[in-house]
Amino acid sequence: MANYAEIEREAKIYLDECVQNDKIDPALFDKFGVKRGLRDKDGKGVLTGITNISRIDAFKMVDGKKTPCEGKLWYRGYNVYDLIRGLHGKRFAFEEAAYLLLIGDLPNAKQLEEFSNVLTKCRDLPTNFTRDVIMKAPSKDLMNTLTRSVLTLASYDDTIGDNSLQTQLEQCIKLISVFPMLAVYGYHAYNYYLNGESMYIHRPQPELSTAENILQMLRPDRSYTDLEAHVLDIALLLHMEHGGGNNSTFTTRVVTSSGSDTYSVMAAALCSLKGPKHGGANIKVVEMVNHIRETVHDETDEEEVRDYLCRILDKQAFDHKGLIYGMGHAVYSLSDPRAVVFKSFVQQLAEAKGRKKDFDFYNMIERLAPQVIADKRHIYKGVSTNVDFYSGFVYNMLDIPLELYTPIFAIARIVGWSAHRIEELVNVDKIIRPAYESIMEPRAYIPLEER
Ligand SMILES: CC(=O)SCCNC(=O)CCNC(=O)[C@H](O)C(C)(C)COP(=O)(O)OP(=O)(O)OC[C@H]1O[C@@H](n2cnc3c(N)ncnc32)[C@H](O)[C@@H]1OP(=O)(O)O
Ligand SMILES: O=C([O-])CC(=O)C(=O)O
Repeated sequence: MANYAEIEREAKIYLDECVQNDKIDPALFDKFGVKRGLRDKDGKGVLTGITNISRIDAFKMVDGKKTPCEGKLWYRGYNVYDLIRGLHGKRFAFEEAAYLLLIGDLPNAKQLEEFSNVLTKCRDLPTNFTRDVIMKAPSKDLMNTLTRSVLTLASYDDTIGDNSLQTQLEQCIKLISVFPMLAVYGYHAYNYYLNGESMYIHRPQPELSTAENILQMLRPDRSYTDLEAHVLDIALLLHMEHGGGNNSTFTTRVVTSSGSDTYSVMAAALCSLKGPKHGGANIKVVEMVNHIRETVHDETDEEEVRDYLCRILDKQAFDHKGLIYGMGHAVYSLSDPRAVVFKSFVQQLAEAKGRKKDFDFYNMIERLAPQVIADKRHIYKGVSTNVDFYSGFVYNMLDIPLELYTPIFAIARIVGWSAHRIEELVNVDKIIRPAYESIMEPRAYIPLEER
């Protein structure tokens, strides 16, 4: 291992120079009409594509005026609330919603059975892949482990050079099927080598749904309750898809447009999703909430908790980034419909598991944080809890380890990424290449001895 301490001093000098040379006057963004984060000042995203996969509603027209409204999420024309209600708490959602998003329509009973069978058959890793790839160099960062596994799977795929659309679809389906194994086995490797816990690898069971398989592969005795499996299944449904503009799906479309292969595209999407402003927020929320509870003197004292939230926003506390995780959204205004569903589970689960005190604390943060953010930031559309706020608490009550929260998001979102990859390939054969205004001035070359 290199002695990196030796480069620390040099790196400090490089950094000071980099920052000085890279700084761009914020006024230039206005001057050139560049939209920071590809968003207007009022938060509306720059139009970069067309999709028929999903829709997000966050505003409605009232007397000809665009007005914030409760959020709605639609998959292929169906409201996600209706998709959940239609299950009647009996069927599992993942397989049906995956068919809907990927193929474009709700499956009938026969189509659903066939599609579930396809997923089951594909739920298989190459010989010794777990031993030779997943168990090697284990890490607490399971998103990195997952990304590495996805990229390595490409070397085992004989169809990698075939760029027909059917092959791309097959590769997407295979990856959707094996993501739970890659994530859960990655966790076991980490838990064994780095936490000193016991190692066990349970194979997926063909008769079980994706959600049930995650739980049985994760637990030493393979056991889970019906409630746990259905809650996890709905969590997967809620995370599957969120339009073309979210950071990881846009990444999917950008990398797809360069002609790259399915494995590389999904690896890129994973790298985007893990960011703490995106899917990685679910881990951050739990860490932040635990940190606040450990730091304040009295967690029931609203004023003390409010002050602490202010300190987080002022970059004086927690990770010093100035963000209250699980709050706010690039699109939603008054509410994120998925957070609403999560909250209803949390309440049920917290009562069943005797976690009322924890629930009350989350509730307090949910109430206080939007006020504090609105006071300290320029929020034009309202700020509310997002999908990541309660998801970690739910996973915690399902005894899912913290390190797996973002990988579980990925297990769901790869369905949306796949649908967008196929939609991009079917419709647009054009490399995505936006413009950057250059403020660089040409300079006369200076020979080394004269610098
Ligand atoms: C699955 C998902 O990806 S859901 C999102 C998960 N991410 C998080 O929970 C992290 C916390 N939240 C955030 O960082 C933001 O709300 C984001 C990244 C989700 C959206 O950010 P934006 O699109 O910039 O939101 P919006 O335009 O409403 O924000 C307005 C201002 O409020 C700030 N703001 C928004 N939410 C928060 C927050 N939770 N904490 C602190 N400041 C916030 C923004 O940084 C922005 O400040 P700026 O004008 O100085 O840049
Ligand atoms: O849409 C976004 O910007 C973030 C996202 O992926 C989600 O909320 O699921």
